[in-house]
Amino acid sequence: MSEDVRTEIRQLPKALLHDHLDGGLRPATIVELAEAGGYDGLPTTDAAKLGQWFRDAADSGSLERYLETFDHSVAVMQTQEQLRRVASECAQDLAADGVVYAEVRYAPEQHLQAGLTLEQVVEAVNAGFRAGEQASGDRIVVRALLTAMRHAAKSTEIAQLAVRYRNEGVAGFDIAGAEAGFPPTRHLDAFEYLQRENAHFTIHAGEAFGLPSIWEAIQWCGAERLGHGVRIVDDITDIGTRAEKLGLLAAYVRDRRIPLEMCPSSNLQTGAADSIATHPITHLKDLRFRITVNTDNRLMSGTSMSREMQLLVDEAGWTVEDLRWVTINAIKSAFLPFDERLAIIEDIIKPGYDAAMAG
Ligand SMILES: O=c1[nH]cnc2c1ncn2[C@H]1C[C@H](O)[C@@H](CO)O1
Ligand SMILES: [Zn+2]
Repeated sequence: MSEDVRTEIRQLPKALLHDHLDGGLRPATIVELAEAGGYDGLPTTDAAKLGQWFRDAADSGSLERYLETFDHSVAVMQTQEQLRRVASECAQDLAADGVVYAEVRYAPEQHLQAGLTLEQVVEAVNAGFRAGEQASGDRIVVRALLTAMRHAAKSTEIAQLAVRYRNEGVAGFDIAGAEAGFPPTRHLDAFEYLQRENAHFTIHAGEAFGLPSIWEAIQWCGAERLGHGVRIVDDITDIGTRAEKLGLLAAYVRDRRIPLEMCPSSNLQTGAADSIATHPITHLKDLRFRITVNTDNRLMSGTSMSREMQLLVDEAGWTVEDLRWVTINAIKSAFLPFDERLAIIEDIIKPGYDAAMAG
């Protein structure tokens, strides 16, 4: 792939629905915050080596081991000042990569170690996102998703928090963490509450565990979107043959246009996929599932939206038209009011692609 195409992807308008705030810190910021805040647990205080450490440690083939690396980023996100800085840098880094709309998630319950309240956590992160948007010349809109950890018992409280801040930059709710042994139905109360409140939520499902997790997320919990959802391919036979047969669940997901928040590089690290070339995202694209491309954790995967897209172009034969399609899919699937979604598609995404494709 030529240098021109690389530059072109960076300049294309991009949308990101699945990115973790605590999985996207700059290594140098972690080092600085650890030093200033007295956290001495980092494996190294050299920023470049620390970045490499995260990529290597996350490259374990197991979601559980991958998740252990978050201890270090979460450790330096415990004061309002730390949270504001990390959120502001996140918005700026995404904008610099050409992301025009991002939903960034984090688990407020993980940021209480120094005595903050849940409300103080959300307000600090919101302030950081607003500062980062401004510093980027308002070239990006960032919304927060509040995550509850699936092994814990705070989901209803976090769901209430998401509803409380729905008009102040919080667009929805999610559950994350180890999937095996922690089915979405453990948190049914939270999801039923959100449905009664007309609130939006997505669920990490079908990443480290298979179809039952996806089925519960959609048919018991009412998830609007799926985080990853990559194991939906287990319900499709003869995939890649052009004579595929969809099982009932896969057909439902496609028929209802349920968005799949797919994260190719992250899946390679946790063992959910073997390579970019063979990642199910390309088959699912060809079958016209409503797929989106996402980063998941930019720090742990050493990635960006441009990089994920470039990998799909270089290793899985994607075209610029495919990138345009998944970008429009993402905006259509955003937890934003319909008129705002339409405006982003018509005023930013389509003109941005038209200009790039004409040039
Ligand atoms: O890909 C993931 N699957 C499940 N949980 C995840 C993934 N990436 C990050 N997390 C967890 C670790 C973070 O501390 C938490 C909130 O962002 O979400
Ligand atoms: Zn995730």
